Amino acid sequence: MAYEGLNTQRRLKEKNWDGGPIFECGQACSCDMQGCANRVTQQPIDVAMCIERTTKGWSAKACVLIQRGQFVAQYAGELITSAEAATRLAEIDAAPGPTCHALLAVREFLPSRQACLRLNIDATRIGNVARFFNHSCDGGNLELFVVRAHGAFVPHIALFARREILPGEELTFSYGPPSAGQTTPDNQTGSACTSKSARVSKMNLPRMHKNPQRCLCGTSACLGFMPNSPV
Ligand SMILES: C[S@@+](CC[C@H](N)C(=O)[O-])C[C@H]1O[C@@H](n2cnc3c(N)ncnc32)[C@H](O)[C@@H]1O
Repeated sequence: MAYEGLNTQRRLKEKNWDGGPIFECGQACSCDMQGCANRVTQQPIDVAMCIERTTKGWSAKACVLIQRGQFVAQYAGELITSAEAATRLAEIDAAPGPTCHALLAVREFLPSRQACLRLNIDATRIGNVARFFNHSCDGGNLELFVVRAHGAFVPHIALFARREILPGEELTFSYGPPSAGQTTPDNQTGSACTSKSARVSKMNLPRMHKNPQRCLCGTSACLGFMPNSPV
């Protein structure tokens, strides 16, 4: 019998997302990848996108209409420890000139505000099209979810459309609040972390990053600096 997961696309269509994780079928289920409707984020990317040069470096744009609630892409990259993330950011800080990296730190908090998970995914050298999704202070048009596939030891990160996205629109999401910086455990997962009520926070620049980076999202909500830059 397939694992009973949540219907993510319906949740998003109903604007009923709460930062909680998505549960999908996985290797511990008897269903198969092609036939199971509860493996949305494990399917290949099915949205045509193009990559263009902008003031923010490279940016990804939709080439087709994307429906609200539609799965767009996993955030693929190297899964690294927080210590390795700190080392890599220190190297970026030390490098001369403008810096650009794609290290995403995602944290999950229980309703008690206790942190239960931290994932560091570095797409700077190895990744997929999601590494071209830039930050937008207004929340962007994509929403990030932690996905737990039944039987998988490590969750993965998936991005869905928060609203209908027109062809030509840049694909963006919020990298996190500008000053988030709580200390969280490194890959410390426990049974409580699988709670459906856990909440996600994310940031592209973990707190050890020293150089403030100007935000060029250009929205009316722009805060001037990228999330977690120590301004
Ligand atoms: C995940 S990558 C996105 C793709 C990136 N633009 C590139 O050329 O590879 C994150 C990096 O893009 C840049 N970036 C993303 N959003 C930005 C924004 N709103 N303003 C300025 N730079 C941004 C920053 O250099 C950040 O470290």
